[in-house]
Amino acid sequence: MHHFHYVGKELYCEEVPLKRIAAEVGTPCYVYSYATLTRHFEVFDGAFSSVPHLTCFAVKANSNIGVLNLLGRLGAGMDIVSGGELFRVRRAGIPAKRVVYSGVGKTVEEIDYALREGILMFNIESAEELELINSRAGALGLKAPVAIRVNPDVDPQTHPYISTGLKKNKFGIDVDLALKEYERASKLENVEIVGVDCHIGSQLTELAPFVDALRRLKVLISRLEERNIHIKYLDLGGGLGIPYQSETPPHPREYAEALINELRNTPYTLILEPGRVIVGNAGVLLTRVLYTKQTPSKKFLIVDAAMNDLIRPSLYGSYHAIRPVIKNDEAGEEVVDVVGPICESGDFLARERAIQKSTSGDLLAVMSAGAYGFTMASNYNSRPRPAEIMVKGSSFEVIRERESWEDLVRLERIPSF
Ligand SMILES: Cc1ncc(COP(=O)(O)O)c(C=O)c1O
Ligand SMILES: N[C@@H](CCCC[NH3+])C(=O)O
Repeated sequence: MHHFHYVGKELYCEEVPLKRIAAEVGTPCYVYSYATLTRHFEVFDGAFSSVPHLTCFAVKANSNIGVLNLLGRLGAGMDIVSGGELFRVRRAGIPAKRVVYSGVGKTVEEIDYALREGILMFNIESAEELELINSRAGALGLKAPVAIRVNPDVDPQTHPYISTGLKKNKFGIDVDLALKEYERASKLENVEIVGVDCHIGSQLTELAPFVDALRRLKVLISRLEERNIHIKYLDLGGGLGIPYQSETPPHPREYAEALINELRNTPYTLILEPGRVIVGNAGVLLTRVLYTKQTPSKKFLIVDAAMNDLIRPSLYGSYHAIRPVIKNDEAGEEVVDVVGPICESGDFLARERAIQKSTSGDLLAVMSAGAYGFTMASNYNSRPRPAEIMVKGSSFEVIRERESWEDLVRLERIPSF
């Protein structure tokens, strides 16, 4: 996080004062640090350097093609969940051979696109999907490289909305039923079994669930081997958490060590699908205070960013630190709700938060907003989505323009009747 730092009283991203970005680009906007993105990727990927592996960035966390292009140049593969994400990945210049494709609802159109592009592996999430991929590959005269996404039924001990590897979740195929599906797949003409996959949840702060899941996968893999089904790729998904407030997630090195320890003397190429840990703390949402409002019960800071720009606080009750862009030691702190202009009581970025006393016009940085920030943004209340900026050293560039009002209606038509 040290690429977002105070120089004197001013908050900078690398060598650029956030105030300058706000003045030139306006607010709200997302600001990403090139140096942090690079460091996070290199630390994570480097932690696995002792084993054959491919780090496939989870595109859903931040899908700006500028970000994808940077990670791709650092050697990243990509974990996608839609045709749209594949399109972005290809537009960012990343070879399809570095792409793994997860998701419970792949359509024919998406499957065909991924087959034609020649992705590395489909992570299959149901028996029907396996059938469909086999028949589409046959129709196109291709062979589909597949893994089955196994649901290992481990509790990731994270927010219930973002746990994915429990029996009750919609994801993957039950670990006990997976064997049968692999046997079925092994008899299909147009698929080639290349891997085993799982992903158990997001923002995990303990290693134990990862290790438990891996152990269950190992049992499955040895049963497969008994049946003469051999895999090349072992995809362990993403999910490593980051510090937003006081969390103490394992360091990527500890995470890698725990996994590699379990895999001693195995021949598999490890695939990892980290999202948040690469981009989360590489970005902030820059916003300006529009009004302050004292009510009989509390004080509100009404800012120009809202739940449509960053939905995590509203959706999960997530904590994002909020820092003043200009520190004022004399101002003191006060407890406020930081809210946006949207017509929902659930539209808040922070509640009952002690922050530096602010007045209208002040700039605030909502920290740790690089993951699941812009990608989950919407146009609710007909708010144009914010700009995205990448900073490198003393320069910065807009990597996504702010939407205009014209953009809001571009695809709409008034019907002839
Ligand atoms: C299949 C899959 N892979 C990878 C990820 C990335 O997760 P995270 O951002 O927590 O690393 C997700 C989202 O949780 C996912 O659903
Ligand atoms: N969007 C969620 C994480 C879900 C991950 C999707 N696989 C978040 O902001 O924390």
